[in-house]
Amino acid sequence: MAELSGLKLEQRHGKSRVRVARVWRDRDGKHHFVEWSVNISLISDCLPAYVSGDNSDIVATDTMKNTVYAKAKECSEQLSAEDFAIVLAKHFTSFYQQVTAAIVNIVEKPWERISIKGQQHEHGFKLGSERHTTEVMVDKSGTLRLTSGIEGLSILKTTKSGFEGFIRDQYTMLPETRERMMATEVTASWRYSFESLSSLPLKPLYFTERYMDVKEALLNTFFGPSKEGVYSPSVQATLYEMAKAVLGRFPDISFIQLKMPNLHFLPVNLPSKDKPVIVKFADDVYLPTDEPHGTIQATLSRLRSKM
Ligand SMILES: O=c1[nH]c(=O)c2[nH]c(=O)[nH]c2[nH]1
Repeated sequence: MAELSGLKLEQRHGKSRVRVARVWRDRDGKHHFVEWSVNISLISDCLPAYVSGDNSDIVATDTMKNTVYAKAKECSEQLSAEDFAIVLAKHFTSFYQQVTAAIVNIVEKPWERISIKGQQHEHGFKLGSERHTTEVMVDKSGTLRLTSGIEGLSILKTTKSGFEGFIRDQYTMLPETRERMMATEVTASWRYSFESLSSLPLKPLYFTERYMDVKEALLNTFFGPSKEGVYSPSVQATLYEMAKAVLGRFPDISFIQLKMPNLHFLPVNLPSKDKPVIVKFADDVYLPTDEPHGTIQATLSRLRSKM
């Protein structure tokens, strides 16, 4: 931030949607593959560029883009999106005197190794659905803010969901029920409690593993055991249980935000003039709709960090 004769300027500049894919080949012939879309945003001392057209303190956004490919090349071992974001952020804040902080976001495309006749393929992948995301902020002193997340996790259960006891007034038409469909598209983001570069875990692919484990904790809580499931009295209650499961299982996560739209499946009833009814809803025929849909979101954090 800079004061300019009674005016205040806050600025950052960067490059968005830098797409990079990287293959790592094991000695035994197995290939590992990732595809990332990288966003970089630099906070830097480059005021003259704004106020007098002097670009001498500017890191060109084209240079930022090229850095993504140069660093991808340098990473000779497979690494998580989080670790790649940290590599980039560390580079920008340490290499350029002008850069005071770097924010790097990555969205990983969900390429999954394919299995052919039950056997994992050495170099074949197919696109899955939900995406792994991360955002890293690093400043010159090595202070870190690390967030990871999931986007587009579409899940549905055909029973063990209800909604009762809500406020009723002259505008309330919704019947109470203990039997309905429950469907949502989860967006999650969670903050790790590592607050400096020097406190990061050294284990390779630590954050890739965590991502898989958090996803599993979210899914297990939403669905419950395979046979009997688990009853949900509302999206709100299920969201809270899911967030609690993540904080309960992972002490290095300090807070989690969940966004869980309520995607409705409306019961279909078709009345008839002659017969009593053409279609009488019996928990079987639905009209799926996401317009409009309920929006339910919450953030759960620890009052005191466990770390
Ligand atoms: O789980 C739900 N939460 C709500 O807040 C809500 N509101 C609504 O109309 N249906 C539902 N379902």
